[in-house]
Amino acid sequence: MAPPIQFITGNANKLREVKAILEPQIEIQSQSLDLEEIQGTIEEVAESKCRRAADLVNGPVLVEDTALCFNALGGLPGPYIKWFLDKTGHQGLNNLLAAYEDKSAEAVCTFAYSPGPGRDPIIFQGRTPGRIVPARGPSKFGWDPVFEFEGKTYAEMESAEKNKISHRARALKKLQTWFESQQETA
Ligand SMILES: O=c1[nH]c(=O)c2ncn([C@@H]3O[C@H](COP(=O)(O)OP(=O)(O)OP(=O)(O)O)[C@@H](O)[C@H]3O)c2[nH]1
Ligand SMILES: [Mg+2]
Repeated sequence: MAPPIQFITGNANKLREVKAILEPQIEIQSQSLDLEEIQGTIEEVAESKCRRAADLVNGPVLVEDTALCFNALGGLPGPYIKWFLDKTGHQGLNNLLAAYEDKSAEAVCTFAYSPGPGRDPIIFQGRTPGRIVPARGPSKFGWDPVFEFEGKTYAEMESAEKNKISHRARALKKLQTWFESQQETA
């Protein structure tokens, strides 16, 4: 049996999805720490969060950072989506693309795992392509109502359906494969 993983997040929706996808194979324990999020690429943000978390926890940690990248805007808002969503809402995200024909976007989930303080984080990334649309479906989680994948917004999907194709599920598949290979060599 694999040892439990400490997942550091302040976001209950993320935690629920991570548990739904990984358990029972991998047990998830969680802590909420307010980790500074630097400016930089998606990978740099996740890596720096992970190093800080490993120092604070003084042990192995998993962190995650989510980005929503609009292709017409060269990948922005990217890792800054949280602040764009907070300040402009679902309609505002649509308005950002009003001047462009291209409404395509990519949801990007980046997990970073560190075995402990001072150890280099390992990155696992999953990407799901989609489109930004006027909000449809229940507003339970962030920008789920405005991100459409193959005709349905994330918010219109049952959680099991989203958890099969989401950016988070794709990243966790890579993480799971890596953890399994570590167990075999241990
Ligand atoms: O509709 C959504 N479907 C998703 O699947 C999803 N995953 C993340 N988010 C939102 O995108 C921003 C990422 O920012 P973020 O990665 O820094 O997260 P966070 O600050 O909430 O938590 P954490 O950093 O403590 O883990 C935050 O606004 C999250 O609510 C999502 N919204
Ligand atoms: Mg955050």
